[in-house]
Amino acid sequence: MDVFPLYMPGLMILGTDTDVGKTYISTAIARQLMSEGIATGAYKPACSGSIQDGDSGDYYWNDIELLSESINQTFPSERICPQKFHAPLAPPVAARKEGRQIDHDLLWQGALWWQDQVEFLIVEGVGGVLCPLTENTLVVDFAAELKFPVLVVARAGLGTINHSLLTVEALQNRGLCVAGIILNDVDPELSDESRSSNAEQIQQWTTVPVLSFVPFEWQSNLLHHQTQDRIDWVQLALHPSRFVIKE
Ligand SMILES: Nc1ncnc2c1ncn2[C@@H]1O[C@H](COP(=O)(O)OP(=O)(O)OP(=O)(O)O)[C@@H](O)[C@H]1O
Ligand SMILES: C[C@H](N)[C@H](N)CCCCCC(=O)O
Ligand SMILES: [Mg+2]
Repeated sequence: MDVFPLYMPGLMILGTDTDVGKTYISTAIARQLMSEGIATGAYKPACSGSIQDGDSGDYYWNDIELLSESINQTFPSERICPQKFHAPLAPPVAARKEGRQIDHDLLWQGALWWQDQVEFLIVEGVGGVLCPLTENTLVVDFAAELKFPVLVVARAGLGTINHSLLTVEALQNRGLCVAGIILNDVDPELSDESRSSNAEQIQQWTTVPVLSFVPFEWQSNLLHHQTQDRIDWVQLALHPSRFVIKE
């Protein structure tokens, strides 16, 4: 299948790991864009790990619910994520447990559908950047097909310098444009004194900007780490190089 990048602006939200806050950050960005009057779509190529509702017995996927809410539930959940699986495992492994396989073409077609629907598309990855997405491709391979600038979400705290730099290197090695790193204070239990120097330390080793430090339970627009200004996501997606830290 020929693959062409979408002709619309967007950001790919990737993580240094699972549970680092990709959905939390994706939904914060989507809410900001919607409040700025920008018709925004949200897409997750595949989602694994369902939750069963105690009353109805129905299954739901938290990421899909949250992404949908963030864009005011304007689109059917199948458009937000066309491929979902029950087991909390990497998608191809979860699919196999159900006797299914990830449909590689549908990953791309699901993204393509958004093109005429919205002005800006947020795409959330799955797990970390080297998480398997199909039987023979990784999340980073899908990101390389999509060619959206990437935002890396990293857990604030000890270990994040290494995780952030590894992730940036893996993305850049595949020719991807990394627009920024978001440090997310995902869990106060993990709080340690490194958090106050994480941004500065990461910045010593990469020209990719640490765009924001997101405090625990932060509910508002993400603020620029240094200026405390609100971040212009459309400008970042269109001109990521303007945000790069000059050496
Ligand atoms: N800044 C924050 N403050 C408080 N809770 C947070 C914050 N960021 C994330 N969380 C919580 O941490 C958990 C993991 O976040 P989230 O689901 O966004 O991770 P993820 O990277 O999208 O995971 P997955 O790989 O499953 O998609 C969620 O319960 C979320 O509500
Ligand atoms: C279930 C979880 N929340 C995600 N949806 C899937 C994360 C898969 C990670 C696989 C891995 O890198 O080991
Ligand atoms: Mg998520």
